[in-house]
Amino acid sequence: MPLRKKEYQVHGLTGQFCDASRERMYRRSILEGVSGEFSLAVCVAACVFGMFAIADYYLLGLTREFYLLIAMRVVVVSICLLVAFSARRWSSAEYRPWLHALPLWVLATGIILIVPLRPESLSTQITAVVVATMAFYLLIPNLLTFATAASLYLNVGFLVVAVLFAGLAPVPTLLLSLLLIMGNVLGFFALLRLESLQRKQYALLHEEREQNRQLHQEIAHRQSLEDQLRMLAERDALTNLNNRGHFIKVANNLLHRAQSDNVPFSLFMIDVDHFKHINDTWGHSHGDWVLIRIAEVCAEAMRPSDVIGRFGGEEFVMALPNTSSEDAQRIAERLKQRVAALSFTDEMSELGISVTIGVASTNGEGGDLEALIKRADEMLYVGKRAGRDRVVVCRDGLGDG
Ligand SMILES: Nc1nc2c(ncn2[C@@H]2O[C@H](COP(=O)(O)OP(=O)(O)OP(=O)(O)O)[C@@H](O)[C@H]2O)c(=O)[nH]1
Repeated sequence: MPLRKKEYQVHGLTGQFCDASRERMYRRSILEGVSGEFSLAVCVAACVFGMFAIADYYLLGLTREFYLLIAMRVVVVSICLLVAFSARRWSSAEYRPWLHALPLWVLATGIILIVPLRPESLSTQITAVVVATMAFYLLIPNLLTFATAASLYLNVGFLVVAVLFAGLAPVPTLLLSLLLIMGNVLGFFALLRLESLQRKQYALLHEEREQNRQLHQEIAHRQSLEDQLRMLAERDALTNLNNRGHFIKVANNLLHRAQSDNVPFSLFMIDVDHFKHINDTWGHSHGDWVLIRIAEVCAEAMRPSDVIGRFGGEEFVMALPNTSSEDAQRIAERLKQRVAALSFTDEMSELGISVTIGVASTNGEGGDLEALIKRADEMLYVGKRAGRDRVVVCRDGLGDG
């Protein structure tokens, strides 16, 4: 997958992100994983360097040069081990490239110092320098620039002391230089490739995460839009109760469950009395306000298992699962009283509100919601004709028509 953003571009010669802040982020992200590898690699390099004390003994015996070499090896190994163990405790905020590169400089100095003390074993040391150069680039994790600087220091330093102390002739010096250049070129390009690949992989992962985050945001946005749409489709805008369609859907499910559980189910049709008069006297907006207050009273009066909706105009409908005809009558009476007790402020203070409630119940027998609504509606109109402000309960079952 090609990387789109400029901030992910990797420099062709350093193998680092061109964007400095991106590079810092990358290094912080890898430091924890790399510090373990770094410590192990430095320990291994220090042990290998220390191990050559055996060669010193066999080549020099217990001479002054041997003791000097031993002292130098102890110093180099100690510094390396110290850096290796403290690297484990560095947090991501403490990344110091110079400190990471320190073991390379110390080891390089150690290798260079062997030449004046053991000049006769130069050929072995040449092999050691080539191996150390590769190890600087590839074994001990470091930035390419720091690994290159330390390797050049090792190679140039070694050449100089080899000429000065081991009397290396011009032609072998040239050949050795070519060999060391080859080692450096190989190490440089191998590490450059590795650094670039690692950063490209990091960038891909980062981009993927960013896209995932955007996707999640988009999903959340769509979900909230869907919720809003559902709300609009299910709710009555004025009272925020269920609208007629949604009420019928939910009440139907409740009725079917009541029928399968063989428990009673009741339904109220609630109509505000003389509502036209309220509109005509105080205006439509005050009429709206009255409807909202009545809706609140109904919603407060119902149990969690009940469902309420606005059926249209000044008419409300309420479904009460697990409620017998007798209980429904008591609940309806209480609801009627609570509506009557509603008080309004200022100009509407003398307004007396009443509702008429038609109640129909089923005792778990068959019949559908439509029939129950029809029966409750009939009871409502019986109540209206009888003078309003009352509860009228249908006493016969659904099947009786
Ligand atoms: N303010 C307001 N009025 C509405 C709304 N929906 C319907 N109405 C009014 O409610 C009134 C209902 O009048 P009617 O059907 O004659 O009933 P009523 O005056 O309550 O008389 P009864 O029901 O017989 O007691 C009409 O004037 C409608 O315009 C609404 O959302 N807001």
